[in-house]
Amino acid sequence: MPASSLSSNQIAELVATYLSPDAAVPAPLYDQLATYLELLLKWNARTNLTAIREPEEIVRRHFGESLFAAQHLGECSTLLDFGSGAGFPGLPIQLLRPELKVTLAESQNKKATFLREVVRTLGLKTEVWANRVEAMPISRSFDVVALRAVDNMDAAVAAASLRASRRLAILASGKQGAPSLQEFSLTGEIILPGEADLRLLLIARDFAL
Ligand SMILES: C[S@@+](CC[C@H](N)C(=O)[O-])C[C@H]1O[C@@H](n2cnc3c(N)ncnc32)[C@H](O)[C@@H]1O
Repeated sequence: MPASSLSSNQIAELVATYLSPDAAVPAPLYDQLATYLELLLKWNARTNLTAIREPEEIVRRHFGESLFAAQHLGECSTLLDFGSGAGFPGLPIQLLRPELKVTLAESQNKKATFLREVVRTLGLKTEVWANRVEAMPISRSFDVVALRAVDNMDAAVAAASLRASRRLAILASGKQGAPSLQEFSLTGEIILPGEADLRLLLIARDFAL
């Protein structure tokens, strides 16, 4: 384990505020997150996968916020993480909800390579789409499309809404405000726990559903 990495128990303590007391936590979750963190720290020392470098902060902000989102997706069986970067929120969602069919879309090659490495190491069935979401066959759609910290959120929401058959789950900072929601409507706005500065989880649902 790299000196700066964290144990499964330390990770469990750090993410506890983001998990509801009745959350069904799969037995391997914290060991899997520890392996994921170890890989992320190793890769991040060479390539810039995330600007957050401090392990506790990575666990709180990236893992914690993603796990929090995983509990507010409602009923779904397929999920697209639009602009997954180093795997947020899609990978922690996959670990907390292993029954979901998760696709991580990431257009930057080095980040997609990292995602494939995590998926392979953890033995997951998660799909990595190493291209722009817009390049997916038009027939591909998902129950939920999740977006977090994607630049030009309005354009991303427009592209994401073409792929979402039920809901968009948007993790945005309070400063960003709500993006233009196309044919979706805002159904929930939840302030995330922890010290995260005004970060909100916005859930939008198609009018027709
Ligand atoms: C600022 S990063 C955020 C990554 C991650 N969602 C997070 O919260 O840490 C945005 C990522 O979205 C990717 N991205 C932006 N537009 C995309 C698109 N249309 N299709 C696929 N990936 C996209 C970028 O390459 C970048 O890695």
